[in-house]
Amino acid sequence: MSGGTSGAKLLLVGCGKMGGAMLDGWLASGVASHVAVIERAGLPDALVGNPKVSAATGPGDLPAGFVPDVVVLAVKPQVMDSALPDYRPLVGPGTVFLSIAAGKTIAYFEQTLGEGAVVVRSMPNTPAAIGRGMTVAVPNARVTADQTALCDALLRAVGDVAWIDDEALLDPVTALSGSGPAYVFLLVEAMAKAGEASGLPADLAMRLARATVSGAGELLNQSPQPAADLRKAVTSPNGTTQAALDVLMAEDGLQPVLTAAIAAATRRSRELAQ
Ligand SMILES: NC(=O)C1=CN([C@@H]2O[C@H](COP(=O)(O)OP(=O)(O)OC[C@H]3O[C@@H](n4cnc5c(N)ncnc54)[C@H](O)[C@@H]3O)[C@@H](O)[C@H]2O)C=CC1
Ligand SMILES: O=C(O)[C@@H]1CCC=N1
Repeated sequence: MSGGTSGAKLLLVGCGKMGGAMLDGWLASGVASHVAVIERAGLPDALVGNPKVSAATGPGDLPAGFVPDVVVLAVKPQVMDSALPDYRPLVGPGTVFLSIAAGKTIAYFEQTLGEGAVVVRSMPNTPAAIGRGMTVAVPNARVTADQTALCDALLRAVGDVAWIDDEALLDPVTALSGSGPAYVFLLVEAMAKAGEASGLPADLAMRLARATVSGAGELLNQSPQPAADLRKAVTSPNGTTQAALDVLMAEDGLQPVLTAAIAAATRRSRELAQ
């Protein structure tokens, strides 16, 4: 690694929703000395002129002498097959390939890039855009302690990080925390619709649903109490919350729906690996 955990040289492949959010975090935290970006749609306008960022059309178009400490792979899994072979010339002990792609396994990267590839497979989520992401990461056998520390710093620049050894867990991780923000946004939509069905005007219902979910999320974030205790604190015996929870916590309530949803996403993550 050329620059310690501050001042690393990065190559970002794919600067869309996730890659762009992570890049913003690296620039704000100072973890990167320079980020070369390969993005099919071109460098986002906000980054043009940033002295720490340069655009490249492909791995053969990097600034002279630029050997990245980390190549962050942030293209869609379906794009990876055609894009990844071009990056074989960058494989070496000093360069980590850090993937955020759903379903793409360490074995896949080792097969496509070559056995010598240093690989970290990870799964972040979109709250990374406000520094509140949750990422789970797994290293392959070639990742050194310094490289783990560097990848940890990159991922920590956009939120919390958990390192695991069992790669198989990344499928349910993807289903829970990777896709999870979408479930929460759907909850807001569903609560607003339910409020409307109970007589609220649409705009007030959406305002209340949004404020309630984001406020409850922040309370959960700041409180040391378990989620179940925070739930009980809202619930008066025989009150309104209890009436709703009798529906939501029934045998055919929220739990079986969420269990089925997360099982479906876990299956899909496994399918993407085929
Ligand atoms: N959106 C999400 O919530 C999460 C996404 N991911 C993973 O992140 C990856 C990216 O997803 P998003 O950011 O949502 O997609 P996106 O579509 O917003 O970003 C992908 C970017 O890659 C660019 N691109 C396409 N082909 C390219 C190529 N050959 N070279 C360079 N750039 C190319 C596209 O123009 C696009 O800007 C996916 O693999 C996904 O599984 C992981 C966690 C959460
Ligand atoms: O939907 C997807 O496949 C990606 C992975 C996790 C979140 N979005």
